[in-house]
Formats: sequence, structure tokens, C-alpha cells
Amino acid sequence: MDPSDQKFFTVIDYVIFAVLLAASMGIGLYYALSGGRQRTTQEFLMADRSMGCLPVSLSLIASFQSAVAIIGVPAEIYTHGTQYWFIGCAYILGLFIPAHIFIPVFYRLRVSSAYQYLELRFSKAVRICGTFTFIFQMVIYMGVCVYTPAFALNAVTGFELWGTVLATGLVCTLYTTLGGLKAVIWTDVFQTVVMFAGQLAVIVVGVQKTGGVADVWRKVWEGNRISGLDLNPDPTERHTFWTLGVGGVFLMLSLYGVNQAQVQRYLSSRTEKEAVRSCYMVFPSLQLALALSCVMGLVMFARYYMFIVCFPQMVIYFVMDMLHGLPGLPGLFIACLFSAALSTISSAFNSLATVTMEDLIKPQYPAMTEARATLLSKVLAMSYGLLCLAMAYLTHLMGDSVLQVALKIFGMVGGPILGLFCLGMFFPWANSIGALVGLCAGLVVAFWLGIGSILNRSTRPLPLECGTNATIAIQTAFNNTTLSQPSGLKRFYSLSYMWYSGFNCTTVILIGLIISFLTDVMPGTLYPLLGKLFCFLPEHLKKKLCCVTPLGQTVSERIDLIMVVQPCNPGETEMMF
Ligand SMILES: O=C(O)CCCC[C@@H]1SC[C@@H]2NC(=O)N[C@@H]21
Ligand code: NA
Repeated sequence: MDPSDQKFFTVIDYVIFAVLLAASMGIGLYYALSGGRQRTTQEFLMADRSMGCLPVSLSLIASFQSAVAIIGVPAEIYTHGTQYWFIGCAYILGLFIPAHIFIPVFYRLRVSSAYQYLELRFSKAVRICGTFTFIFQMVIYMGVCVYTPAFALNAVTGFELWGTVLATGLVCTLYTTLGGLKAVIWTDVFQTVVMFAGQLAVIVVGVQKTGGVADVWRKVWEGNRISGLDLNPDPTERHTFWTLGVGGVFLMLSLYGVNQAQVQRYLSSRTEKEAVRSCYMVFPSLQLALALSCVMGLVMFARYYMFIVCFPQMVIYFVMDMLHGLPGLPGLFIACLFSAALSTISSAFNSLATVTMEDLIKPQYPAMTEARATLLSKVLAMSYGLLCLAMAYLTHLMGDSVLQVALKIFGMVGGPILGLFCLGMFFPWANSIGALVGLCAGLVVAFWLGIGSILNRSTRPLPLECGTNATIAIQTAFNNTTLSQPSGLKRFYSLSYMWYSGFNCTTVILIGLIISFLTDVMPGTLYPLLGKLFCFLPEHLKKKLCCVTPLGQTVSERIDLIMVVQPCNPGETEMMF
């Protein structure tokens, strides 16, 4: 079937896609014109802290379940088998720890941004560095999320690429700017339903067209696509139970524990209990989302296993092969793809606008009126929307498999941020110099590792999903040849990307503790060194930077100052761990 001349879409398909965009716009307009009409930042950025656990839980899933997962996971399963499915084991601790450790801390501090915690615990400098790191991570991730569906569609169906990117970006920017967090959460709910429906449709039709469940199972079994429990402890093995089930926990904590997009949803819950319940409710839906995308990959394998060829847009090709001729279903899948993208991008816009407002602008202009602050938040959401379109173009140049790109970004940038928060929450003697140096060192090591791994990619042919036309036969032949085990630095570069979050988080904590120890226990040590290090800075800046921690304080005094939080119930001051 030559994609170019196939008439994939009937009128009804375009109608369904248009209805999705219109419904999202409608929800945005509804929240722009109802309630407090988005006149305060409390409503625009925090949804008046009035949300129930059901919409919050569906919105939590939608935020980090984009077209990357919908396209990338089936391609992963088709190429490497179901080993990736073990990431589901990471969801247990990956949601339990946020529910019982991170949510209570953020909720009881009544912050709007997770990074306010960093100023309370450390210093303003740490908060600002954390905020910029988060912005960097989400802007790149947004670019991948906008680009993926448009590029995949264009390649298979000739669907207009940049027109789609523009339509997606503008619709998303509009309803996020008009309706604030309430609109983002309720569009996420609607888009998550569309996402599941679209994947389900492809699976049902795919199984039916591939000869039924028994036939599909036989083919995937013969094609040894059902991976066993791989307990290989080698950290350079790309996907094993350890890299996915344990390394994946750090990935989940960096997203569902400390990522502003998720923290903001916890904080928009009407009570702390609702927030914890929403975190629990994420578990079954996330497992369902993972199962749907993995099963879609298996059905795709059963369908094409005798052809053994692969190219980047294999998944869209498979979907169109299954659904064309069934009016409305191709449109449903396009709606599913763009629902996945829109729900992630709108969460990113809104969280970026929130941290820019709360962490970077408001502290500089405390006297700013509520009306002006809300207007500025809307302008920020709009500007991030336009920035994201630019990032989409950058993704065009990346070329790696989109799932791997997204997970590497989370590992390289989300890992250090997770380390920063862990340093603050679990190590009372960590100080702000330690936090600052730890974060910077963690990011440097993370990018050294990430870029090094790309430059030193092993001579083995790229895995199938990276778009080479290698057939599985050639791939198997190469896999069997035992390439000389890399040693030293090459071994460091071949660390599985699923360990990036855990590795970078640990780096930040270790370096943070060492520097804290040096600067606190022996205050005279690092201070003059820092002074010399920043000798090029003007005196006032040097003073400000080098004594980000009032060194005179003892560690215990600092703990008393920070670890006592505002009472949850009047009259009661809770000590935090
Ligand atoms: O889908 C994306 O946009 C990013 C890839 C998935 C991100 C992680 S993987 C573990 C967790 N489960 C999800 O569905 N999303 C996050
Ligand atoms: Na999404």
C-alpha cells in the first residue's frame, strides 16, 4: 500500500479531528467565562485549589503520556519484545513515595510552586537554579511532544506537517491561556478518554484482522517477542528488570514526585487526602495505558512478522493499514494522537507559566497587582506556546527514537532536580552551597554522560526502531556476535539510559553532602576557595553568591528554622521528618 496515493481520510475523519480541537477550545472558553473568570492567579494557576481526585488523577496521567508513548512504546515492543513492560513495576514505588513523602511536604507548605520549597529549605539561589533547570527540561520535552505526532502523520499520510504543528500549538496555547489550570485539567480528562479509545480501536481491529487472539499470541510467541524476567545485573544492558523496575522508580519520582506539572495538580486538590487519593488512582490507569501501548506493539508484530522490516513511522503505517476503509476510525486515532500531545503540552505550558510567575517574577515585583499578575501569566503561557513551536523544529534534527529522546531528557535533567529535592528533604545537614554545587555538578555529569553516549554509540547497528532498514535477521546476527565489552570511559557511556535518573540523582546528593560537610563542619574551607573561583565577579555579587548560606549559623539552628512548617491545624505546629 503506497501511502502517497491512499485516500486515508474520509470527511468523517476530519470531522472527528476537528471536533477534538473544538471540544478542547470549548472547555477552555467555558472556564475563561465561568467561575471567577480566571481573574486571579489562584484560579488561573491553582484552579482555586478546588479539584477532586478523579479529574486530578486523569490529568496526572495525561501530563506524561504523550504521542511519544503512543508511537514509541509499540515500536519498542515490536523491535525488542515486551521487556519494556516491566517499567510497570516501577509504578508501585514510583507513586507510593510521592503520595506519602512528596505530597505531604508540598501540600503542608501551601506553596504554588515546588521550587518555593527550595528557598525555604536552602536559599533563593537554589530556588532560581531549580526553576531554570525545570524550564529547560520542559521546553525541550514540549518540542518533542508537538513534533512527534505531526511528523509521524506527515510521513505516512502526507498530513500537512507544519500546518498541523501550528494548529496543535495554537489551539493548545489558546485554551491554556484562556482557561488556566481548570481548563487544562478538564481537557486532560477528555483527552485521556479519547487516547484510550483510539488505542483500543486499533487493538480490536488489529487482532480481528490478524486472525484473532490465538493467532496473534502464537505469532508473537514464535517471534519470541514475549520477554522473560531478565535479571542481568549489568547496568549497561539497555532494558532489564533492574534498569526498568528499579531505574524506572527514579524516573517516576522525578516526574510524579517533584515535577512542577504534577506537583501543581496535587496542590490544586481541595484537600491533602484528595491529592494522595489522586496519586493512588493514577496507578491502575497508568498500568492500563502501558498495557494498551504494549499490546498494540504485539499486534503490530503479529501483523508484519513475516515482513521483518521496520522504519520510524511503522506504528502510524500499521494503524492506517488497520483502520483505512473504516470511516471514522482513522480520525479517532488522529484525535487520540493529538489528545496525547495536547494534554502534555498544555500541562507543560501551564506549569512553565506558573514557575516563571511564582519563582522568577513575583519575588522581584511583590507589589504587582493581582490583575497584572494574571495578565502576565497569560502572556507567559502564550510565549511558551510559541517557544514550543520553535523547539518542535529542533526535534526534527534530533533523529533518535522519540521514546528514547524523551526518557533521556527526563534522566539528564529530571534526575538532578530529583536529587536536589531529596537532598533537601532527607538530609537535614545539607546546606545551600552544597545544593547549588551538587545541582551544577549533577547537570554537568548528566550532560557529559548523555552526550558521550550519543557520540560513542556502539558499532552495533542501530536498534530497528531507530529507522535503519536492517532486517531482524541481520540484527540477530549482530546481536549474536559478542562485541568486545567496552571498558573504562566507554563502559560509562554505555550505561543504560534507564539508569540516568537514578545515577544523576545520586550524583547530586553525594556531591551536595560532601560540599555541605566541607562548608559547614569546616566553614573556613570552601569559602575563600569560592571567593577566588568567582574573583572575576564584582564584590557585591561575590558576597551575595559566596555567602548564600549565613555560615555563622550552626546546622541545628538552620534545621529548626526550616523544618518547622506552618501549622496545618491552627495552634498545632508539626515537625517534619
Ligand atoms: O509519553 C511521553 O511523553 C514520555 C514517555 C513516557 C514518560 C514516562 S515513562 C513512565 C511513565 N509512564 C508514562 O505513561 N509516562 C511516564
Ligand atoms: Na498527554
